[in-house]
Order: sequence, then C-alpha cells, then structure tokens
Amino acid sequence: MKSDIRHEQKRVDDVIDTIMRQIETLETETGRRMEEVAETRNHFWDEVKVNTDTFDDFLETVIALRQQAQSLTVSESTHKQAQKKLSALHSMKGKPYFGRIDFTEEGEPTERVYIGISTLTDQTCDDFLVYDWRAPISSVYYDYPPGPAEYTTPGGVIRGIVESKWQYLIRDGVIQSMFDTSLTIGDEILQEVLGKRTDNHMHSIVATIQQKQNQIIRHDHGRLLIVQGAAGSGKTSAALQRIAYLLYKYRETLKADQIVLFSPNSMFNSYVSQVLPELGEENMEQVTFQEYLDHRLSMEFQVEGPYDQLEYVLRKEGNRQMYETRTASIQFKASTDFFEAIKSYRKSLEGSGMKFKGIMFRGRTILTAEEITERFYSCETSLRFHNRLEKLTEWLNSQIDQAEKRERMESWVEEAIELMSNEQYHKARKYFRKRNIPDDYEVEYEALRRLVVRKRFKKLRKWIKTLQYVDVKGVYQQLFTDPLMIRSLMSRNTPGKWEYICRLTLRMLDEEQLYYEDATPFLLLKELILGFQTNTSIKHVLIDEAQDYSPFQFEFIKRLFPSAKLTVLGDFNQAIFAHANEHVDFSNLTELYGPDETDQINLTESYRSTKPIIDFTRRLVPGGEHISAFERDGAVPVITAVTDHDDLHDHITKTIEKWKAHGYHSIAVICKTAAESERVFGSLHHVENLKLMKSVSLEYEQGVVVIPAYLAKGIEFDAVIIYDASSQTYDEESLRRLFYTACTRAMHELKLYTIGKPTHFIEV
Ligand SMILES: Nc1ncnc2c1ncn2[C@@H]1O[C@H](COP(=O)(O)OP(=O)(O)OP(=O)(O)O)[C@@H](O)[C@H]1O
Repeated sequence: MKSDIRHEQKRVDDVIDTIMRQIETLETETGRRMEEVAETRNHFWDEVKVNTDTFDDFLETVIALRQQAQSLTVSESTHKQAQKKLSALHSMKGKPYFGRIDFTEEGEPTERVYIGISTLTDQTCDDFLVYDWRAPISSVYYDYPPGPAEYTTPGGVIRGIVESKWQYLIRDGVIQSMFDTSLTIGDEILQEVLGKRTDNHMHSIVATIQQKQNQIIRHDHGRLLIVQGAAGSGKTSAALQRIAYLLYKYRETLKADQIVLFSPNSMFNSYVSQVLPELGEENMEQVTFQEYLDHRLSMEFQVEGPYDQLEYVLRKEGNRQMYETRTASIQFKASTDFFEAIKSYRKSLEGSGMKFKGIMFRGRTILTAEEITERFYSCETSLRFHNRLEKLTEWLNSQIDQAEKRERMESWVEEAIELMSNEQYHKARKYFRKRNIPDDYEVEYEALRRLVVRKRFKKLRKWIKTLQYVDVKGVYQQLFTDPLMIRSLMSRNTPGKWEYICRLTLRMLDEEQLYYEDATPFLLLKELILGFQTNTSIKHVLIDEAQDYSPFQFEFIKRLFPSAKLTVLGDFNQAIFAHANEHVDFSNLTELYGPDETDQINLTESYRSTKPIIDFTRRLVPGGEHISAFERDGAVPVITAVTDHDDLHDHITKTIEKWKAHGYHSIAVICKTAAESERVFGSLHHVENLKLMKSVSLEYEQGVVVIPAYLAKGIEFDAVIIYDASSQTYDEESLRRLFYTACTRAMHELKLYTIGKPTHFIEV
C-alpha cells in the first residue's frame, strides 16, 4: 500500500507540474491578450475613418466599425475563456483530482480515469491526465460500484467493467489518504467532508456526489424536474452542481446569465454564491420572488413582504377576529381553488365586468369609463381577449387624434406659444426646417399649434399605449365587492369567512396596499388581462425551497419564462409559510407541463447532520421514518428545562462559550419570530460579536447569530440552540414544520431549551 501511495504521489506531482506549466503559459497569454484588448479599445477610432460624405463612404465606415467591434468581441471572449481555464487550473493545483475509476471498455485495455473539477490534458493534448467531473465517462464514477457499468456519449452508449474505484484526499498537493471503495466500508471522504466545521459559504460537493444526486445533476429529459428531498439531503447542492453541469454540457450555447435560480432571500444568495466560482463557472442569475413582485407592483402599491406576512401570523397579536380573517384569507388566496376562480373570472370578463378608467385632458373628459366599456363590449367577441384590447387601443388613439384636432383651436395653445422661450422657439423652427415646412408665418404658426398640442398629448398617448387605461385594480376589487360573486367562479363552496375576507381586501386596496397573499393573484390577473410579459432568453429556471410557492407563483414563472426548463426542489416538511395547509405536495405541479414532460426524484438520505440529530429530528414529522441518516456520530440532542428567561440566558451564554472553545465557527440561537430574536439579541448583548439576522440582511454571517427560524431555512450551522422549545411557544400543529426546519439546521450539535414543558412535537 505504501508503494502504491508513493507511486500515486509521484503522479500527483507530475500532474501538478503540468498544471503549473499551463498556468504559466496561460498567464503570459492572457496578459498579452489583455494588452491587445486594451490597445484595440484605446485605438478603436484610429482604425476607423469616419466618412459620411456619400452613401458609399457611409457604408464603408459602418463596415469598418463593425469589423473593429467584432474583433474586439472575439478577443474579449477568448480572454474570458482563458481566464476561466486559469481559475480552474488554480483551483486544481492543490488538489488536481479526487477520484479514479479503472475502466475496461469492451474490447479495450483498462484505462485509469482520474476525475477532477476540470479537464487537464498533457502538453500534446493527446492524453487526458484528468477528466472533468461532468464528462460523460465521469458519470460512471458516481453511478456504479465495481462491476458492469455503462455511460452515454453523444455517439451512443459505452459499456464496460469498473475494475476498481478510488477516492483521493489530496491537500496542498500531498495525498492524505486514498481508498479503494470496493474494499472500504462507508464513505471515508464523505465522513471527512461532513465532519468539518462550516465557513460562511456553501461548497461544491463534486468529490462526493451521491448516485441519486447525480441523477438530478445530469437529468436531461422533459420540461420539469421535481425534487422532493429531506432536510439536508443535498437539494441546494444538487441544484448548483446541476447548473455547473449544464454550463459544461451546453457550453457552446448556454451562458450563466440564461439560468435563473429563485432563492428564499438575499442572505441565502450570499451563502451559495461561491459554489460555481469554485468550480470555475460564473454564477447564474439569482432572484427572489419578492424582488420580482416589487419590480412589477411597487409603482402602484405598497407590497407586503413574505416575511412580514409570516411574522404577523406567528406573532398572533391584535384583534382575534381580524387575525382569523387574515389567516383564512392567506390560506384561500394561495389555494388551487382561488387559482381556478381567478382563471374563470378572467374568462367571464370576455362577456362583462371589464373596468376602464375615463380619459381626461386638461381636466376635461375626452371619454368616460362607461363609453370605453361600451366600445370594448361592442367589439367582435370572436377575437382573442387581448386582441380586443388592441382594437380598443386603436380606437382610443383615433379618438385622441380627433381630440388633438379640437384642442388646436383652444386659446390655451396660443398662450403656450406666447410663453415659449427663445430656445424652445428656435428648436421648433429647426425642426420645421428639417421637415420642409415653408418659412411662412401663417404656416409656421399652424405648425406650432400642432406641435404644442402634440407634446401635451404625448403622456396621454403613452398611457393609452401601455394599457394603463385598463382598471386592473378595479377588476380585482370587483371580485370582492359582491361576496356572492365568487360562488359562480368556483366548483367548491365559498371559503370560510369570505365576507370578512372581502371587506379586508377592499380596505387594503383602497389604501393602495397589497398584502403578500394578494400580490401574485393580482399580478396573474393583470397579466391574464393585459398579456404576459415574457423572457425568452432564459433557458433554465431552478426554484429552491419550492414548498413555499403557491400555484399562482408556479404558473407565473412558467409563463414568464416560456423557453425554460424548470427544476423545482423542496421539502414538504419544511413548508413554513402560513398558506401551507396540511396537504402540501407537488402533485399539482405535474399539470404545469403534463406527465410526459415531468419527472420526480426523491432524496431520502440526509447528510447535513450527525446521525443522533437526524434520529431526533425525523421523529418530529409525519413520514420521518423514511428519512435515513448518513452514518456520522455525534452528541445526542439535549433538551434542558429552565425556570425562567434569566436562567435560560445563563444557560445559553455558557453553552455558546463552550461551543466556541470547542472550535465551532457558526453557532445559531434560533427563535420563533423576528420579534423574539430582537428581544433575545438584547438580552445576550454580553456575548462577544453576537449578530442579529433580519429579513433584510444581505450576508450570511459567521460567528454567533440570533435568527428567526424562517430565515434560517436553507442554511446551516455547526451548532444550534433552539431558544425556547416549550409547549407555550410551539403550541399549534401549524408550527410543527417551522420547528422541524429550525432543528434540522444543526450539523454537529443541537441543544433545546424550554421554559416549562417542552412542545408536544418532541416525543420523549
Ligand atoms: N454528496 C454530498 N457530499 C458532501 N456533502 C454533501 C453532499 N450532499 C449534501 N451535502 C452537504 O449536506 C449539507 C446539506 O446540503 P443542502 O443544503 O444542499 O441540503 P438541502 O436538501 O438543500 O437542505 P435543506 O432543505 O435543509 O435546506 C451541506 O453542507 C452539503 O454540503
């Protein structure tokens, strides 16, 4: 074995040598190319003679310009490629590869295939020293134990035998250990990786991708992939490696900015932002749904954020009747029933119910809302809905033409002409000359009248063109004005407390406010009426923490990105939003693209936490017996009852000190709400470098943090304290998933404190 290691170390040294030489060559090359690009930029105009005297000269100038620009683009893109390669080589110089398979393809001699984060060939480019983990042959490493195996290449399926499979742990160019996985039991490298302390970013998992995760990463069929996975099963990790895989496989056609990851919040974005750069890839676009809602609606409304909604629901403060109405409203407005109702409502608008705003000019009515409505419904009903709107817009424009003509005769126009500054006047005359308007007083004055009136109408015309005359808010309001209306739109019974919900919704709309539960239904209705805004350049959309999305949101994303494939990843047991009812699952999602275009993969093995923590947490949720733990030992979670808050804070302070001394880098005190977190932060101010995480926090912070459970979703900590796991704090069934989410954030240690009796979620 020793001689084996020596032999392998010799190979590692040789490969690193090649890497270093390639780095040197590339650095010289990129330096030169950078100078070239700078040179081309600096002298861009020297190379182009701008001559527009004749049409031919003009054409020549345009062609020269285009050639210059093209050569600049080519140089820049080559430079970018070289930079990318360079960053991959730098990542490989300490750890050139992590795995090896000895593979015998049918009829061929056995080949040793070394696998790392990027391809490396020798100087002649004939021999592969390292294969990219995303190369077709590398899939064998993740998918098969020793024995028969196959992999798919663009040219067909290749079959053979995996003679042996090796894992390497290489640090700073030195092999720390290597394992023949057919001889060792368990996954030593995975043990080693999972046993580490966290730092403030997530890392790539390419060295230890598990078979099921590999299926997600390389999945390439249909429009929709659904991943249901237990807490800590690697959903986010798989999503990010999948992006890296897609960028490799489709490198000729797919760019990082054509991939969008929907994530829960900005802090999460910062947490996952290093994975792709670590793999030598650029980051995809990262957005939150809330950012999109704000972008689309904040001009018209003050839109509530999802965390404000959640905080309200969790705090249960204020008037009881109002609270019950609001929670009923939240549940109903995220339901498939309401989704169907909105679609039927939009259909019914084809016959009646549309609302428009009247058109005014200088305080006078040009057309009343009723006249526009009448015109709309007198249009051909065979036309598609928004073609009817187009026709209506055309008609409105013709009405504006007439109004413009009438206005030219009004006295305000003369006054406006008299008030024109010299500069404005000269500008107008210059414009007339260009338009060949004769230099004649009468004609010019007439032209001035037209100009002044047209300018004044410009805003109104834009308003009409952008369909702002459609009163979408009025249409949405109407749905709640007559509480009986909903009955005709739904196959099921009217939801409970509907009359109250109607009143509450109308009140908010009157105040130009949109509750979070109204925001997406409102926007969906708006788009169903006015036509959808789409983004066809996006080719892949990944939605993490998808259990928190309503049917409205999925429909929306589908329509917004019509050319994209969707990967949806979530865990029903972590559905913490107030709209999540008892039966959250992804079954409705199949309807988005149909069963032939949809696949589902379930992940049941959890990697984040030690076995004792997983054994504890899986008992908190129904179906938890199906969650299996990766064998990693650690302390059993401890529940400590304390007498009061002072006692609690003493205990927490001591535990934090102990954990810090133990070397844990990230420790979280997880509370139920933001309000509680703030109070706890105040009481624990003596803890050094304590940080309070809020929904507006942009960075995932290391050290000791106080955080509300819903914000901790998706991220992890070395050690976790559940602030008050008492039956008083976690009293209702609806909080079970929140509690589970909080407990599953712990990697190595979990401690729960309770003032009085612990919550009934914990079976003792
Ligand atoms: N194959 C793997 N090799 C190494 N580490 C892994 C692997 N799979 C998952 N992990 C680690 O397990 C932890 C949890 O992974 P991740 O956050 O991707 O899970 P998740 O399913 O998204 O969790 P949650 O739903 O609880 O947010 C991370 O630290 C991740 O690096």
